[in-house]
Amino acid sequence: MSKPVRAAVFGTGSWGTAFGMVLADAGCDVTLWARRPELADAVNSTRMNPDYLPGIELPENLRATADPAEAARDADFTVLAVPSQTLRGNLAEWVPLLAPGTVLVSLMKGVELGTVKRMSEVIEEVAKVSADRVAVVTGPNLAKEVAQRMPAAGVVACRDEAVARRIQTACHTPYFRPYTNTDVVGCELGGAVKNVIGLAVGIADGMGLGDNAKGSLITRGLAETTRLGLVMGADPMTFSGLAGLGDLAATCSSPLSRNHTFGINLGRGMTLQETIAVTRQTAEGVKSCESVLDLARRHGVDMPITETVVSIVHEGKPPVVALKELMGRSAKPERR
Ligand SMILES: NC(=O)C1=CN([C@@H]2O[C@H](COP(=O)(O)OP(=O)(O)OC[C@H]3O[C@@H](n4cnc5c(N)ncnc54)[C@H](O)[C@@H]3O)[C@@H](O)[C@H]2O)C=CC1
Ligand SMILES: O=C(CO)COP(=O)(O)O
Repeated sequence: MSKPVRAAVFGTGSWGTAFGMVLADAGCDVTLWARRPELADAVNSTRMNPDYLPGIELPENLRATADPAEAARDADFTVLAVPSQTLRGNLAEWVPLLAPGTVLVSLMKGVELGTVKRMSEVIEEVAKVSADRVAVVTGPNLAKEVAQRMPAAGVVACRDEAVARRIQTACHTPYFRPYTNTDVVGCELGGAVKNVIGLAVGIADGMGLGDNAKGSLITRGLAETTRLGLVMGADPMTFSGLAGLGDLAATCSSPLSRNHTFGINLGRGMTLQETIAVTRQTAEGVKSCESVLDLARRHGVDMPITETVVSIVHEGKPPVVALKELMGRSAKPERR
């Protein structure tokens, strides 16, 4: 019998843990790296992650450690699930520990502030590996639902389709159905920008603007994501797939989405500081709205919803004023 695939998952938060469960259920031998030793101990002794997925029993073939060298050892796949803005610093520490030939898999949905790099680009740069050894897992995958083994589809994107297929096999379970895609740019942009649109929809929901507003924001949000993707070389079809529309639909309709919930709180009148204080987990769109807007401006792309989110979240513009401005933009054809 061949030996089981070894996967290291760096980040024992909601999605790192839930995706670790998927890999374990698919037959991989999984080690989670946790920043805090007490969380690693709790995972190993209680078979639960009390901080992020309380009440959910973890598979036997998944364990945790706070020692990054132990997590990384002999890993066929090294999965990265930390906040996008800390990835560069974290990975720089882990690179010397990585197993030779390991494939690096990003679960993150963000764009780095300042450099405007996608997560796979940060990984290639810091780990000094080619794009053929870096993959992305994305799609409508709310961690709590996946951890409860509720059905979901996802996307494994890699420039090298054979590598994407290896990861697809490693995470295919009766409840998690991964598809492959070679459009890494489109898949990553879909994931990062949907968090920003999720904030916008949340703000609209918090203001009580109704379902027409929601449908309009989702659609026009996807239109601006596609515009950016096109100039960056993405396949426009990716945005009507799981990494685009699929993820946007899940995020914008779910109370489990941190970005959506963050927006709702802002729309109801909470200040940014109050909203941050009640959000215990990573809401990537809060930072990535600025890097996405930066990216759009560098490429000369108009992203009015993203711009509106930045003005509300970071410039203190009252949502009612921002709404009036967004609705008051000059009339345009739907497609140009
Ligand atoms: N939660 C979800 O439903 C999904 C999340 N994602 C993406 O996965 C990525 C990770 O998100 P979650 O696991 O949900 O976040 P989380 O907030 O639940 O967990 C983040 C993890 O990173 C660790 N961390 C925080 N700051 C750190 C630092 N400075 N250095 C090292 N580790 C640090 C935390 O201890 C925790 O283990 C994000 O980019 C998110 O957009 C993608 C799909 C689904
Ligand atoms: O990416 C997600 C679902 O696919 C999770 O969304 P949030 O980060 O908004 O919770």
